[in-house]
Amino acid sequence: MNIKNYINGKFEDPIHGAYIDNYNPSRGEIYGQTPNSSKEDVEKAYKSAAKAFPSWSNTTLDERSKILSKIADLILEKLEVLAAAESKDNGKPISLAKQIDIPRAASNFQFFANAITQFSSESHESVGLNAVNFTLRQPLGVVGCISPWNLPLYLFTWKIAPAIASGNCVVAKPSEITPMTAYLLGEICNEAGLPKGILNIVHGLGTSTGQAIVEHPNIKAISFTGGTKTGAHIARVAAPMFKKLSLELGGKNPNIIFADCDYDKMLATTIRSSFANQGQICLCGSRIFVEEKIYEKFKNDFIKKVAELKVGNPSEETTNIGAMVSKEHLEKVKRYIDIAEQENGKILFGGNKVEVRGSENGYYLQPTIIEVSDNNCRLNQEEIFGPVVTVMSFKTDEEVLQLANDVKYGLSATLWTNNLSRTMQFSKQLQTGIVWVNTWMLRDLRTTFGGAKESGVGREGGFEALRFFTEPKNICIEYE
Ligand SMILES: NC(=O)C1=CN([C@@H]2O[C@H](COP(=O)(O)OP(=O)(O)OC[C@H]3O[C@@H](n4cnc5c(N)ncnc54)[C@H](O)[C@@H]3O)[C@@H](O)[C@H]2O)C=CC1
Ligand SMILES: O=C(O)/C=C/C=C(\O)C(=O)O
Repeated sequence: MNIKNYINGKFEDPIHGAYIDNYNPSRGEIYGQTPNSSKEDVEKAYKSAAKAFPSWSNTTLDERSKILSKIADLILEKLEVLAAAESKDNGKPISLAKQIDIPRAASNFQFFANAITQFSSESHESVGLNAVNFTLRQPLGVVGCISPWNLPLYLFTWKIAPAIASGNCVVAKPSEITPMTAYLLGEICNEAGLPKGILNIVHGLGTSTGQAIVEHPNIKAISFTGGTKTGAHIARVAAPMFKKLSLELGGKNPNIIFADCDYDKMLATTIRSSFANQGQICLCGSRIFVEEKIYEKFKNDFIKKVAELKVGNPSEETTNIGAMVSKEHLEKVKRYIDIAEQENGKILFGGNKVEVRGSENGYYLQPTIIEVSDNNCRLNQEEIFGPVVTVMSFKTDEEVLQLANDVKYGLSATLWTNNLSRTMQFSKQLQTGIVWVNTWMLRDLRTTFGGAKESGVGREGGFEALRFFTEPKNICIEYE
């Protein structure tokens, strides 16, 4: 199936007719073509958005909210089709696409449909000065949303929904590796009655299409999720233009396990936090630190459970681990596994590619557990972004806190303990944007979401996202 750009409510070929191949990773086959849009396509999308802005920014909150809710309803109505498309495009298990990715895309629209009707700005009475100040929160204009391949529709809509709810018009680019559900979203927006030009979707490579969005002089803000290296590049291009930036980048998240935790819940959750979506979630707990007292037991139980995971074709409901997103990414992750030996790492489970019957050319990898003894190894310092975790033991609270923080990333941390005092100490001292205690990836969309250190700049989620997509203007009135 060939994909087109979505500009001004219409589906269009790219101006220069350039396309790139779209792969089905579960079979290692090309199954369609995606536009590789040029600067001229981005300009066309920008003009369409700029034309729509005066009317959309003056549309009542009630009307905007109704349209966003309608988009949410249609996503849920088409859940089966969208989930199948996501699974085929990305390689993720169909069960995950049905239970997590597509419902969350609908929730993103429904959440911001509601949130915009509750969003308010501040006022300050300047007592004794006969003056009152109030803050207007106005939409920025045309904004850019650039998303990655790991949670395609989930993260694309996480940006677009707050951007349009707050009255902006959007030029958006999904990852060129997983463009399909973004393409289908264009059809849904038309069906929901979203006026033309409010959302424009241009497909293509990051270095051409993405770069043209970031460089565009009149695109006022960029909301980006992806790799830290790309985020740093975007910051270098956008900062001298004084664009607003929200950068949600990589992670190397610690999963800290104390002996006093609820062991069975911890074990089941650790399987998910290690290997969900083939480990291709920036929040995965890729560095597992286990208190020495339960280290041997944990290793044995963890290996046993991981061995039960079924690596298989993502279209099968019983598959736990689907295909890696691309051949290049599979090779990158495999290279990390291969350096284990040089780093005195011991592969406790996995480590190999998997040949799935009937899909022999697909990009499959075993879930992999590597025991390490030094947190300074590359396996513990670099984002692998695959089904690979390291395990290491610790003795004291102080030791593991130091290990957890001794990394350039600071996205999330998971802590397993039933000790309240420890919970509070770690919550305060972990250098991350998110701390989960006795759970993982429990998401309340009102909460702030984002990372510290090299995991990003800014926060998404709830009113933070609406603040990002609006410019505050203070009005000061003096009266007699
Ligand atoms: N934090 C996260 O959630 C993610 C982290 N990653 C990490 O990044 C590594 C590289 O993966 P990639 O797919 O190459 O991610 P990437 O960061 O290059 O891609 C993310 C998005 O940015 C776009 N992009 C790339 N270069 C751009 C540029 N110069 N200007 C504007 N947009 C640009 C891409 O087309 C895509 O839409 C992965 O191995 C993984 O470690 C990848 C995806 C998501
Ligand atoms: O907002 C969420 O629930 C999850 C976000 C996950 C990412 O940003 C990621 O994996 O890239």
